[in-house]
Amino acid sequence: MSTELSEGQGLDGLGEQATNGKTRQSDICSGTTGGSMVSIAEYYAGKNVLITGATGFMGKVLVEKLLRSCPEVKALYLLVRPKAGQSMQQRVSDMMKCKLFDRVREDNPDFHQKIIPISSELIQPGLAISPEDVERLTACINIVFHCAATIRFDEPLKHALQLNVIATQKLLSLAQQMHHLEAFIHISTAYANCNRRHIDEVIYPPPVEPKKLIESLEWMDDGIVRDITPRLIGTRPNTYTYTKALAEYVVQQEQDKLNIGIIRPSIVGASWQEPFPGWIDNFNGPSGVFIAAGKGILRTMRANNDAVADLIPVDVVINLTLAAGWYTAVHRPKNAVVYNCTTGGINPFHWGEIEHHVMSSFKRNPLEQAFRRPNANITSNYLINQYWILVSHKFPALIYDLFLRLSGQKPQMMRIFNRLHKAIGLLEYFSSQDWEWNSENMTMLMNQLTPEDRKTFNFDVRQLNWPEYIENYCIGTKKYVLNEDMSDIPAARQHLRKLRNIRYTFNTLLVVFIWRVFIARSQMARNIWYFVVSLCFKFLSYFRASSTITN
Ligand SMILES: CCCCCCCC/C=C\CCCCCCCC(=O)SCCNC(=O)CCNC(=O)[C@H](O)C(C)(C)COP(=O)(O)OP(=O)(O)OC[C@H]1O[C@@H](n2cnc3c(N)ncnc32)[C@H](O)[C@@H]1OP(=O)(O)O
Ligand SMILES: NC(=O)C1=CN([C@@H]2O[C@H](COP(=O)(O)OP(=O)(O)OC[C@H]3O[C@@H](n4cnc5c(N)ncnc54)[C@H](OP(=O)(O)O)[C@@H]3O)[C@@H](O)[C@H]2O)C=CC1
Repeated sequence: MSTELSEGQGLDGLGEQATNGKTRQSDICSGTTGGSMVSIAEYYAGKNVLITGATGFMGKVLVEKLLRSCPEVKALYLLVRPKAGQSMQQRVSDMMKCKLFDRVREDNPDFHQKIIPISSELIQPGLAISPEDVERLTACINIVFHCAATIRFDEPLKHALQLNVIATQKLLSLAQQMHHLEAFIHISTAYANCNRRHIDEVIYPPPVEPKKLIESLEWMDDGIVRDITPRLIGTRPNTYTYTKALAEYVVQQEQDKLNIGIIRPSIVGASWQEPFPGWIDNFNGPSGVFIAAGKGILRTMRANNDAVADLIPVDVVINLTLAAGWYTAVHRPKNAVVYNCTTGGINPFHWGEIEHHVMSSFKRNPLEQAFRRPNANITSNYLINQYWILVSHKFPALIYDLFLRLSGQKPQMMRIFNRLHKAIGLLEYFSSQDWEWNSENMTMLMNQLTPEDRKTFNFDVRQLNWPEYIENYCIGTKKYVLNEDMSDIPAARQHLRKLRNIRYTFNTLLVVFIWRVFIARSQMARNIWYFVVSLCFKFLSYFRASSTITN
């Protein structure tokens, strides 16, 4: 690892030579405030950056922001694998055509020249990087952002371990061969330690020594691994959080040799401000839930109304990540610095409020061809949730599938609901409880920035207006995930009115049916019915009379 500081950094007292060859700043938080420092964009000028996971949700936003706000960056080397019959060049060139890059394209139509795709499959030996590419990377890379991971909650342990832990280890080894490396930034998750209620910005002891686990799983067949997975992950809900915790430990092991920053975002949502509000391109986490609710498919879900919904906009995470890269390279802290990148402790918002704003937003800006009118309710009560699943999910699905069958089409609604139930079942753990994250390092980092950097790389979530953010998030799912046109909103509203009329007609028919079958046939049922109706009538007359008196 290099002991060089790049030209023009002008950092008095930095670059103190450590015994292990890594250059360090002795006190991480004593810091001159940003004023005397090189700015973030100045730091990235002339730098070669390596990014893994650049084709993913966060990776793309990172690439875009670096190109737009640090236009003097020398080159971005992206480790990409071929996928779904597309070569890695094709994938990267498709990615750059994406709407997300519109602003960069406007500023610099030749931005693609700065992007250098490197073929790499992270679960292969040596990351499947060719020897020529290894040579090239080790010679020029100054900073690494490691975003790649499997974020699936149902990933078999072996695969999650291979990608989230072993590939991280391999990347760290590669990083150690880099002659000019100044910082290694690892993207973790705030839920890596979700088995704890209060989470500090420290790396907790791993649930198991990763090396031992890797050795043991090597000889086990998939069936055995599947059987012992629940025992291994213990109180964590899935292999994702478990392997991300192991990865943090693996990264920490190299803190004597590399300058390390670990970013722990909570639930990453659509963009807040940049490059434009509401950018989102996937169904992960809450996005899929919002869409399913907006389409009127999801009507009930288990979540705690009063629990903090720790959503964090993707642009906030990326701004913090870039600032942390700058800080790590410039200050060279002794130990890996962990940044809990969360909103709950600073500007809390709750699942109940999210539900309210999501529903009202989709009523104002409805999605096309909704199955039913959007009306989802969250409850923490298991039985109530099961009741509504039966009444509001399974029963309508059954009727709709019957209708499809009768009209000669393939039934599909029950299948959709089964998948939805599987997906929300995996999310409920996160929406039913509260965590407390200490985010002092986020505040510390903010205090290190110049006033201009604080604006350009804004991660001050105190300014986040939740109702406005949720509105843009919902519109973002409509525009960018579902590719629906905003000009179709009047037609979507018309469709909702049609659904409302269908519902009224259905309810009326149901009442008539119940009347015919149960009430009209029995004298006792008829008597009860008349009694209930006259009672209602009396109440009504009483209220009308009393309101006339008070007026
Ligand atoms: C009114 C609203 C009220 C709100 C209420 C509360 C909401 C609470 C919500 C959430 C909170 C918690 C979140 C915690 C986060 C932790 C943070 C992190 O650190 S990491 C990030 C998290 N990671 C994930 O979110 C991965 C989760 N996803 C998976 O594990 C899989 O996708 C899974 C098991 C859910 C489904 O797996 P398969 O194999 O059945 O399906 P597949 O291949 O993934 O997708 C098939 C198709 O379905 C779409 N899809 C996937 N998920 C969907 C969804 N939830 N809804 C609708 N479609 C979805 C996909 O885009 C795909 O579409 P095509 O075939 O490519 O066109
Ligand atoms: N989204 C969220 O809510 C949160 C995410 N995080 C963390 O942020 C990081 C990025 O997440 P996000 O962008 O949402 O995830 P995505 O699933 O969108 O992206 C994952 C990236 O990893 C790449 N990747 C996966 N497997 C391989 C492989 N075998 N070889 C090469 N590349 C591979 C994917 O490439 P490909 O396109 O080829 O599949 C993709 O670029 C992850 O580390 C995640 O743990 C943390 C907290 C919350």
